[in-house]
Formats: sequence, structure tokens, C-alpha cells
Amino acid sequence: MSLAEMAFIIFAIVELTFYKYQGTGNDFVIIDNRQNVFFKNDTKLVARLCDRKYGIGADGLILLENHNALDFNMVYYNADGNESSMCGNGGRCIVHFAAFLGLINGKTKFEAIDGLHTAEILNGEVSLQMANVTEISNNQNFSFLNTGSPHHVQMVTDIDNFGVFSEGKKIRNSIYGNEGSNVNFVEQERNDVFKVRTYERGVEDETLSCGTGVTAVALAMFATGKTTAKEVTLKTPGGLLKVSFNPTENGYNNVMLTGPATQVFKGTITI
Ligand SMILES: N[C@H](CCC[C@H](N)C(=O)O)C(=O)O
Repeated sequence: MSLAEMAFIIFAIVELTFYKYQGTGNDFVIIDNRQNVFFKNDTKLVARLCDRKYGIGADGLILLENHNALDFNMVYYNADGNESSMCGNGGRCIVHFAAFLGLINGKTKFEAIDGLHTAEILNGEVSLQMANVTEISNNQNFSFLNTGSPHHVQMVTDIDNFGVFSEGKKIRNSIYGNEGSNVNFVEQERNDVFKVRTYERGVEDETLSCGTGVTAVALAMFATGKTTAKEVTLKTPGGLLKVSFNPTENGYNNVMLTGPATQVFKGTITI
């Protein structure tokens, strides 16, 4: 290893450069890890970086890494420090970050834990193709499906005053075993407009929005006949997201999650 490479590694160990992003209020620490210097197995470090008092503060941490065939690889960690399943809002933010790095030019194909994703940056928003969904289990008062992450979807009234944290925590820890689930509460405003609030697994709190969550809500609302629209607007506390999809004989494909993604600031932190 050359002196320069050693110096780089030492520098990277001492001072970490990161980019703070938010996508409709779901916020992330994003790190360019193409040099593979981040301590990927250090759960405590990831949790500290996401800590809103002792660290940078975020709902999750995302690594952008090299990929041998696609534009990049995405690795996602929840705020609890554990690597997790797919993050839709994080996926939209890493696409914005890849364009910022000059890695892509408007369109991209990348890999994440749930497989290949395509995405496009249009009119300042990021449109991310989500995984196809083949199974939705509809029970009496809730649906359960996996849109890259597991989601419980339940309709409520007066959502603005609903106890998302208390009810969400109960559901997350009760019927879903060790794996748990994210929990989405939804109230219909119009045929193609829904208000959504989400208790997120691995953040263990309500987040201002959840990308795989609103995607689950859109599909569950169509599957249970609450809407006939194949493009719906989801109003979250963090902002508006759109989900469009194509129903097929065995589920849903061409599932697109569209919304804004913003780089809030760049920073360095000593680790
Ligand atoms: N907390 C989720 C992953 C992040 C999902 C969310 N931030 C999104 O935008 O999809 C889980 O552990 O299943």
C-alpha cells in the first residue's frame, strides 16, 4: 500500500465526510463509500451517527458503493444501527446523490438489498421503480405486504390526532414476531388522495414519511377497492409523494415512487 493510500485510510478513519439528505422529511446520512473505508459492521457507530443528540441525526444511514455492472450499490441501515431492508425515500435520495457526484446523468440502474432498481430525475423530483409486489394479505381491518420492506396498513379516522407512536409500537411488536414490521395508518381524502402516518421499524418512532410505506398504502388501497386510481397521491407529514402502478394477474409491476429529494448539507465528523 502506498504512503498516500495509507494516509488516505488514516484520514478516512479520523475524519468522515458525509452528506445529509431528506426526502419528504425522512432523513439520512449518506456516505460515498466507493473507497470502501466505512466500518460497515460497526452497529454502534452507525447508531451514533444517526443519534439526534450525540451524532449527526437521521432516520437512517446509506452507503453508496461501487457495483461491477450497474451505476452503484446501495446499502441501508436503520437508525438503530442495523442493516435493513429497502428504503424508498433513501433510494430517491441516493439517486440525487449519484447525480450530484456526476456518476449518472438523469437516469440510473442500481442495486439494493431487494434487487435492481431503475430511477429517473425529472423536474427536480426523483422517480424510483420499486420492487414488484405479488402478495397482499388483506385481513378484516388491515393489510400486510412487502414493498422492499414489510408494511402493515390500517385505515383510521381523524388521522391527525391518532396515536401513531403508541398504536404503531404495539402493532410492530405484537403480531409480527422478531422481524417486526413498519406500521402505516391511513385516512382517505378523495378517490386518489390519502393521508398517511408511519411508525417505522428500526427507527422505533414515527417518521415524517416512509417511501416503501406509502407504496404499500397505495397498493393496499387499490387491492381493497378503496380506490380505482392507478396513480395516487399520499399526503405525509413530511410532504407529498406519488405512487403509480400496473395491476397484473399476479400482483403489481411498474411500481413507481415519485417525490422530492434534497441535499441539506455536507459535513465531516471525527469517528
Ligand atoms: N425502516 C424500514 C426501512 C426504511 C423504510 C423507509 N425509510 C422508506 O422510505 O422506505 C424497515 O426497517 O423496514
